[in-house]
Amino acid sequence: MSRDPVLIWGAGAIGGILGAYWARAGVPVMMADIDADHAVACSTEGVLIEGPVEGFRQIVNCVTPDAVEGRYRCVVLAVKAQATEDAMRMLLPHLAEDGFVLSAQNGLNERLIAEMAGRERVMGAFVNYGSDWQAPGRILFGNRGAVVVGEIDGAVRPRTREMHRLLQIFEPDAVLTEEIWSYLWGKLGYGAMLFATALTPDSMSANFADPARVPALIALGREVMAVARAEGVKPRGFNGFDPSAFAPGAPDQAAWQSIAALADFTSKTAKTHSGIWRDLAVRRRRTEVDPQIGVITEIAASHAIEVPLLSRLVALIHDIEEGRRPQSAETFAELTSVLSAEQAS
Ligand SMILES: NC(=O)C1=CN([C@@H]2O[C@H](COP(=O)(O)OP(=O)(O)OC[C@H]3O[C@@H](n4cnc5c(N)ncnc54)[C@H](OP(=O)(O)O)[C@@H]3O)[C@@H](O)[C@H]2O)C=CC1
Ligand SMILES: CC(C)(CO)C(=O)C(=O)O
Repeated sequence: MSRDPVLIWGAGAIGGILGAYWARAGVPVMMADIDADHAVACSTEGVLIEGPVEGFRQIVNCVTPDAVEGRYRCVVLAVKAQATEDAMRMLLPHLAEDGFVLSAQNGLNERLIAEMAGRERVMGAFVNYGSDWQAPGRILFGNRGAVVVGEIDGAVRPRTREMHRLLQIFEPDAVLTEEIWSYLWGKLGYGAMLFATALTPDSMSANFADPARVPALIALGREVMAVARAEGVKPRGFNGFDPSAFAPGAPDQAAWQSIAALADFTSKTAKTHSGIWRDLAVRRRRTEVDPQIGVITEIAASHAIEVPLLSRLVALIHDIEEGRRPQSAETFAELTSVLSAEQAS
């Protein structure tokens, strides 16, 4: 195991948990976060991990980005997707020439990181554990979930194995893959559904369990899988999400079964609502909808694929962000009405 220090950029729900587990295991960790109160709390009182998975407090060095010193070989990026560009600009001076940035994010951020740092200086990861930043120094660990790491070119290098071993400290079942894009696109399919659940005040599980909402959730899964296929990617499944159930020609029954499995998976977490819901209802800030879902609509357009539900979903999330609509069953029904209009035509 390499004992090179790890720099975690973004010490919130995802980064803060990794930092706490690694620091507790004796891995040298430095974290950088723009929330100065959070940085002070992590370094002094420690990060408090709460919830059903495990509870502990761990001091982890954390500073604001302007106070980061030196260069690191291993940087884990864990900011929301829309902060990726800013964060990359801040962290690049601290990335060693032979170093890499591992994206522990939702979306296709690896593409932007590769543009900014060089293709050989990015590593992909897919994370599906559930956590919420609650207050400076306090993070809820709601549930375990899939953790996967892999190079964007599919190769397995010594550094890939090193990161896999590091991730196993946190998640013993962490997977090393040659197909990281397959997992990232799988998460985009599930992610589109999670955005739809955030149109309402209800929990993820209640949304997945509502038969009136299932057809729209299935249609979103199908749209994303069609775009992935056009990109030449065969998405991989995880934690109840079965991409083959949303593939062209797959029977409705398979899709309903996968949605039922997602209702079950999301019913067993202390993180009842998605990060998207939390951004809208609790943090009152913009979501990752443009870099995560908007980007799929752009890729779809480049293949001349129509994605009416994804496009409407982006617009509805913007409506909520800008105060034009509430999170409500009626807002979700707007999404379903696109499907009804399609079926009528
Ligand atoms: N939370 C979860 O359960 C899961 C999240 N993900 C994904 O992981 C990624 C990270 O999400 P999550 O951890 O939930 O987000 P959080 O908002 O909890 O954490 C991100 C942290 O980064 C800080 N930050 C923002 N901009 C910068 C910057 N330029 N430099 C340094 N720090 C910065 C944020 O501060 P501030 O809040 O003040 O902006 C925040 O403290 C997202 O892509 C998300 O979709 C994936 C699976 C599960
Ligand atoms: C729901 C979760 C944790 C995936 O399981 C997620 O990715 C989110 O909150 O956006």
